[in-house]
Amino acid sequence: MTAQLVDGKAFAVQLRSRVAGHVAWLKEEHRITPGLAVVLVGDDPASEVYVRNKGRQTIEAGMKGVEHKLPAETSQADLLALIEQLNSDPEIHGILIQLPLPKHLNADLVINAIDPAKDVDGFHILNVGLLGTGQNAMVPCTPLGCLMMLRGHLGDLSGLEAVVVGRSNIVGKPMAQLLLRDSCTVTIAHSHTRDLASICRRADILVAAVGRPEMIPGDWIKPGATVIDVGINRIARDGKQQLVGDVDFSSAVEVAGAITPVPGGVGPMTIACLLANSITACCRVHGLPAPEGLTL
Ligand SMILES: Nc1nc(=O)c2c([nH]1)NC[C@@H]1CN(c3ccc(C(=O)N[C@@H](CCC(=O)O)C(=O)O)cc3)C=[N+]21
Repeated sequence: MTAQLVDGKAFAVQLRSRVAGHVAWLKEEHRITPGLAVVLVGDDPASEVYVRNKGRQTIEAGMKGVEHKLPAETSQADLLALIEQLNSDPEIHGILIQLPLPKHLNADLVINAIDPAKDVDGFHILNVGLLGTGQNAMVPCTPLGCLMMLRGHLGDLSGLEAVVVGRSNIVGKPMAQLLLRDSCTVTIAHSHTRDLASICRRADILVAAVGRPEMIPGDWIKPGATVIDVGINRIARDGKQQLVGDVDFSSAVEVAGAITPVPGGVGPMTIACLLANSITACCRVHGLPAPEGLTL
C-alpha cells in the first residue's frame, strides 16, 4: 500500500482563492485594502526566497504588501522604532518579522513589541496565551496550515492519538495546542525523549517538526497513520541540492495512510495562512465578522 499524498499546494490554492474573495469584498463593500508588512533583517539567502514568495502572493491576492529590508547590523532601537511605526500605520493590518533575527537582537523583546492585533505570526505572548486558553488568538501560520490539512483529510480529529515531534514556540508547541483543542490525545516528543520510535508508532497523527533531515523512518510509523512533515531541509545528494523533510519519505510512504510531501506540503500552506491571518486581523480591527473558512 502506498500512502495518499496530502497536497499542500492544492490546499493552498483553495485557501488563497478564499483570501482573494475576502479581499475583493473588503475593497468593494468597505473601501479597505488589507495590508501586510514583512520585515527582513540581514540577508540570509534562504529567507529572501520566502520573503519574495510572500510578497508576490500578497499582491496576487489583491492586498497591499510592504517589505522592509534592513541591514544585518540594524540596532534593536531602530528595529523597535520601525515596529512602532508599523503598529500605528492604519494601512498595515499584519506585521511579520522574519526569523531568525541576527544574534545581537533580542527576538522575544522584538516580537512582543508588535501590536498583538497585527501579530499575524501569532508569536506575541498575548496570542500564545489566548491560544492556550482557547480564546480568539492569532494562530501561528505553520500549525494552522497543518490543522487545516488534517481536518480536510481526516474530518473530525477527536479521540485520535497525536504525536508532535519538536517543541519549538513556532511549530511544536502551538501545533500541540491546536490538536488538543480538536480533542486529540497529544504527546510532545523532543530530543530528550526516550524511545522515540515506540512513541511515534502509536500516533494516528504524526507531526514532524524537528529540522533534522529524514530522521523519522517508515518503521516508526503506524500503518495507516497521517503524517505531516514540517521539515524543509536543504541537503546535497548525488551532487545535487535537494529539499527533504524530517521524515524519510521513501520508506514512510509505504506505511502511512497519508503524508505531506516536501516540497509541496506544509510550506505552501504556511504562506497561504499568513495571508489568511492578515485578512482575519484586518476584519477584527474594523469590527467586521470573522471571515468564513480563513481561521479555526
Ligand atoms: N516570522 C517568521 N514566520 C515564518 O513563517 C517564517 C519565518 N519567520 N522564517 C522562515 C520560515 C520558513 N518559512 C517557509 C514558508 C514557506 C515555505 C515554502 O513554501 N516552501 C516550498 C518550497 C520552497 C523552495 O523550493 O525553497 C515548499 O515547501 O513547497 C518554506 C519556508 C516560513 N518561515
